[in-house]
Amino acid sequence: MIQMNEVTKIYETKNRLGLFRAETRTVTAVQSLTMSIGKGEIVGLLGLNGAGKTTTIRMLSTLLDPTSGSIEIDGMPMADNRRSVQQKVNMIAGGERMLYWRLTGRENLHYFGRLYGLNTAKIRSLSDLLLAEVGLTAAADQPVEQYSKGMKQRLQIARGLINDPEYLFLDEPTLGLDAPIARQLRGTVRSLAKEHGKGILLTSHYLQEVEELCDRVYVLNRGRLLLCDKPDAIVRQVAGLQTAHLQVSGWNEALRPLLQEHLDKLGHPAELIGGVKDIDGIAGSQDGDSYRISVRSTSADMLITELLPWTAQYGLRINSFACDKPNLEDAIILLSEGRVS
Ligand SMILES: Nc1ncnc2c1ncn2[C@@H]1O[C@H](COP(=O)(O)OP(=O)(O)OP(=O)(O)O)[C@@H](O)[C@H]1O
Repeated sequence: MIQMNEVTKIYETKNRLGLFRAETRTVTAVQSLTMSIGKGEIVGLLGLNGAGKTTTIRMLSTLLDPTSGSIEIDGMPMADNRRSVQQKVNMIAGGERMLYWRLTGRENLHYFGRLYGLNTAKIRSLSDLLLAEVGLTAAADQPVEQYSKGMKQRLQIARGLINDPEYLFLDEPTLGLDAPIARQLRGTVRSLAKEHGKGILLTSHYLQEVEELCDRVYVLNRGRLLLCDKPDAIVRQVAGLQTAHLQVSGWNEALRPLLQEHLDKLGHPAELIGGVKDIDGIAGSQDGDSYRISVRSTSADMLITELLPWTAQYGLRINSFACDKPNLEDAIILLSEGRVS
């Protein structure tokens, strides 16, 4: 397991004020961050407002030292064991960084393998294996500049695995990729964690990807930890309520208090927000004799089934029903706007 304890990173920058004067400015990029990444786990790192994600990943990769706090990897303090830590971790960045374009795919892997101190025979066998695993055997001896975006990204994955790391840090791994290739890469990430037991830290602007892949998500705001939970728990906690919409025929306004009374009796918090000639414009619309009733609840999908007998009792005919569920993107937008329910 990787364990960060109360880690803070403060950058110091010097601004020139004139020929002989300069002022020192400090930026606290990460503040008292405690987080963990277990083996076989995919952990998301999301940020609002220059949150400190890149700084965190650089500290985990031993590229930056924390100003204070400690990082341990499998019980080993990172500060005193840099070399051993470097054997256990690797980073895969999205986009087209970290590859040598003039070199072939195979030569890139050989180069990085040598940086990790692997011998030639080991590098040769590992490269063949990894190139096959990411589907680049046929293109192995082609210069990377001739690769498509997807091929470069697959080579990035092979490069990130050349030292057989136990922990992988993925920074925007699907950036700019076409949907089918991005989907294939998500499959690879899942299998690296779930079948090969690697601990993975993932940052991505594609929140659907984070929601789909991550077991837990850390949300940072200006370097501070705002939340850590399972994606669906964050959605529930932040964006919370779902909305059930029923399109019915035969509605009349006298039913509104009866429906509210029924909702109250159902025993879970639910709020009728729409109906005929709806009040605040949130919901409720008329289309012929069809009326939309909207109910906000923590479990609106369940609520729909519970409402069916009630509508039948009052002779309402249901034309359609649907449920709006917030997702991680809704939750993160609410958090970034400081509007949390
Ligand atoms: N080398 C540096 N010197 C000074 N300040 C820095 C340096 N690197 C980052 N910062 C500052 O630290 C804060 C966090 O930056 P960081 O790049 O870690 O955030 P991020 O979450 O990766 O942001 P983004 O998603 O916008 O890339 C920002 O205010 C940034 O301006």
